[in-house]
Amino acid sequence: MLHGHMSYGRGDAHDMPRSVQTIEPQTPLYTSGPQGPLDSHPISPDNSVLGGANSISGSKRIYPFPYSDPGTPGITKSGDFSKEYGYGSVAWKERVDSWKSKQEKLQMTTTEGVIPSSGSKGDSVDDSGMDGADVSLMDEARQPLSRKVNIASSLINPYRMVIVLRLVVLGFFFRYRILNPVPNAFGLWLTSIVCEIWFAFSWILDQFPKWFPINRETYLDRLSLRYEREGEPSHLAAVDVFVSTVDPMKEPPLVTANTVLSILAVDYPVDKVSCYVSDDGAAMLTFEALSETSEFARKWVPFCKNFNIEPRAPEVYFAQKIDYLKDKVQPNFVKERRAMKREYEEFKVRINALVAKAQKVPDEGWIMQDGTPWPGNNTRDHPGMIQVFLGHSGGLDSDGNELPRLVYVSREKRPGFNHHKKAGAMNALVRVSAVLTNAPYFLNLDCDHYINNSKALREAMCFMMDPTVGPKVCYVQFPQRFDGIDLHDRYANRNTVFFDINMKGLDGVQGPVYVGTGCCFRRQALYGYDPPIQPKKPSMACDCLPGWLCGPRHSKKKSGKSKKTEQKKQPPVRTDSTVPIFNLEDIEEGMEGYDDDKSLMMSKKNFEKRFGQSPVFLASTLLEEGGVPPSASPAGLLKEAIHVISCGYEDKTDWGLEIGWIYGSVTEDILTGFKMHARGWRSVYCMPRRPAFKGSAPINLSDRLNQVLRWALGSVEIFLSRHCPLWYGYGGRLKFLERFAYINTIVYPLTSIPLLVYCTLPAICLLTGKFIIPTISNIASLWFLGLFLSIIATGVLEMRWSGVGIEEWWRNEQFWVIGGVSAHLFAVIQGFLKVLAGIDTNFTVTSKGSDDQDQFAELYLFKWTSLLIPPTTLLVINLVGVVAGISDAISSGYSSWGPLFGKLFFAFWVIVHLYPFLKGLMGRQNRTPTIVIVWSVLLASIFSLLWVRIDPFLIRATGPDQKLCGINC
Ligand SMILES: O=c1ccn([C@@H]2O[C@H](COP(=O)(O)OP(=O)(O)O[C@H]3O[C@H](CO)[C@@H](O)[C@H](O)[C@H]3O)[C@@H](O)[C@H]2O)c(=O)[nH]1
Ligand SMILES: [Mn+2]
Repeated sequence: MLHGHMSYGRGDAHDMPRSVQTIEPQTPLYTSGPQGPLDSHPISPDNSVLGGANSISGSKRIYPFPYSDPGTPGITKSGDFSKEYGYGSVAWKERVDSWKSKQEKLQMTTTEGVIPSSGSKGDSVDDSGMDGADVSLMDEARQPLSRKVNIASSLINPYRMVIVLRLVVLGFFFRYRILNPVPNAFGLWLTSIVCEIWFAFSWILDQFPKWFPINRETYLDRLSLRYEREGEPSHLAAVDVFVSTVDPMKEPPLVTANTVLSILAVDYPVDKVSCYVSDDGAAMLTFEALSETSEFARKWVPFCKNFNIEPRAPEVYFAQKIDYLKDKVQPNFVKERRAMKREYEEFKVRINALVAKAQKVPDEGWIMQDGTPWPGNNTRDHPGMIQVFLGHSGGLDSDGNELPRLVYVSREKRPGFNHHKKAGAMNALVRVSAVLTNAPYFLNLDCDHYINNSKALREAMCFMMDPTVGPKVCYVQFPQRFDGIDLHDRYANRNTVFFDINMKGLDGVQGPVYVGTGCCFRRQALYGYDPPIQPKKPSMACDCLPGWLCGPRHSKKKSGKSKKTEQKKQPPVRTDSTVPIFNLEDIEEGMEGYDDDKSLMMSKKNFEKRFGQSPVFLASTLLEEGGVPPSASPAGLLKEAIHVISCGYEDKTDWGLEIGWIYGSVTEDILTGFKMHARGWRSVYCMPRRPAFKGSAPINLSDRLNQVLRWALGSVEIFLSRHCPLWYGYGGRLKFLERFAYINTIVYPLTSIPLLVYCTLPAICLLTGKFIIPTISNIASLWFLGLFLSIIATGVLEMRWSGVGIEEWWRNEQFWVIGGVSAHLFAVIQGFLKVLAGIDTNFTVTSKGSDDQDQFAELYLFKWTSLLIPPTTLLVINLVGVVAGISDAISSGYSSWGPLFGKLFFAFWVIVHLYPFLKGLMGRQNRTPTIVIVWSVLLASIFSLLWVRIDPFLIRATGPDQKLCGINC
């Protein structure tokens, strides 16, 4: 979008004055991209952006510049620069004028009954220059870009009926259970009932948000008809893609490189795509690998586009074991592919060499190619670094076409600042991208999640750029799909029950939760604005207005209140989420009184309090169609970009509290999405047939448990925060069932406590000879049977409408128990410790293996972690219980087999659920670290002995010497 021939506006050039819309031809934003290998361009300190514009355009590339501010460290005043086009400048007034005139124009068009155009998209289709032949195409282009596909009623209605039935049976079941205590094991009975009530409650939380599942269908051809007309520049909206990476040892550069390559080769106009890589590890390895990647992209991208290959991540593409000649017709394909494969292998060797070199840090720290020390040598104390590769004037690809921009960003790190992990990194990217490219949408990807479907961005735009659906949508979430998972998915890494059942259900309510990756956002939604309120009468002409500007206008009367609510300094236990935290008046104030300096100052102050003190950034937030002002000088922009990633930038602002990625949880994703839903936004779940993105998952037991531990810990953090969905955002626009789902995602770790207790009960019963249920009557056994059957039936019907297979479903059940009694339990403990003792939680990144030799060696990898203790103990005591129970029955004759059966059934239930865990414990060579065995046997035997001796559940009325021992007596 920074290219000369492109105009920013969609449609008429006089929609907005040139100063805002049209980018001056040949404006060089950056002169970037090495023309040759890294060492051919010695770095001189003068290349730093502080050297001024000349030094930038003069040098062949911009090197990461340790930004040393001549004035006050931390906050930088941009001086003259802000006068150029910042807040309060002449350009500012122009922008405000243009905004006003555009608004009037839009209002006119709608009242005249011309096509209501898309919310934030100014105009979607304009009629100028259309002749008769185009009319039918136009009709097609006016069709919606997507469609809701309801699940067939023959599939969904039986499902709903069974749910109701299950609820009824559950009622009777509890009636029976409560009215029939077990006299000689009252404690056991009570404990079990309490657990069962909790399970029922958590089932309800999980079940009801799945009441209205939907599918969606997109029409990419209509999107193209509407926004990409023959002979005209594309009118698709620009998208900034964010990639986060932190540790090149756990997240190999080759993995990140593949992700970046898939982004650069995406099927989207090159000038509308920019890729920002956040390096939280400040690793020179990542930087150099990215530099190599940008060079390789010059050959890779044209290859992908010429031959239309999928996926566009080379590692996966070349590893595919399918007929790669299928539907390929160009005669030179085979030759080119062979050449490309060779090129990729050479690229891989270069990356491997970089990795090998990076294994040992030299004593003097890393030195860049030009001999200057790498600014990130101290990863916890280093300046912000930005490097732009490729893009406009960054050199062309091997076919002579431009490439999308690629930007390396490593935010400043200083001791004594809370960097807020991934959330902090993403907020830094939000600001850098606002300053440099300011696309109205951005896509967030983890470094291992490559684009698997090159049309992914278009899929997202089918929702975002749809005039009716779009304006209300804060993000489009895609399901996470994975490569390299073991055949039977032992630890339920695929998570299909969540991605294919729960998320589809939520899509029918208010939209899927945000899961951290594979999600395309509307920039304005993350800036904390409210969604547009749909007018009751069409004459309100509000559809055409940019959504975020519309919302506040309708809630004008509340705005006085909002100014108080938004003061987050007072504990906002009950924040009224309907109240926009910003409203139009702030902007209007600035407009109406722009001759009145005072009111301008006022609104500027308010704005700065929210977004921080960057005039360029503030100005960018007002360009709801994105883009950067044409007057901006590249040097100034880069300087400002460095400013917005400085440590102190977020001090006393709303970043992480009300805007951007929200801080306070290691599952920043859930919290961030929740915040937007609470404001009334809706999200959309998009599942193209060819998965849009694919990533990797930890397939060995210990890593998987640690990942689940982090997720559960994040939930507990939210539970204990002011954003707890149990109390946050009432009276707002958060739908009831959506809240249910959010409550479910934050209370599930608590289920670990009743689960752990419940799983020990069968063992206790077997060892003591007691049972949680009294001798059962025929009627009563009906309730048990009924409950059991209705559980099975809901499962079966759920699998039928969702297409999830039985194995996946069963793995999910098993892992629910395994994770429940280990990771979730630890998460609850750690979470409460954090609150009570102030022990901070950390983000343990999962390693993304890149070695293709023996994938499944990983599965059998065993790493000791204390998470293994509780499930192992449970397994052992239940196994001991089974043995004890059977031997007891053998010695006491036939009559005891009847009651034993029930107990054995429960013990069996525990053991089969923990079976994958047992397998993982055994490893490949059946070698389990002795420590686990020792601990578990110890705990299990102490435990069994204790229960047998003390037997607290026994009512002692029958005499003290009776039943001292449950085993073999
Ligand atoms: O300080 C940090 C820590 C992590 N990350 C990045 O966060 C991402 C997620 O890390 P990963 O270890 O792969 O976690 P997963 O459990 O696989 O990730 C899921 O869950 C996380 C929340 O716990 C989300 O942040 C992720 O987006 C989501 O894919 C990676 O790209 C990291 O580079 C950072 O940028 N900075
Ligand atoms: Mn991951």
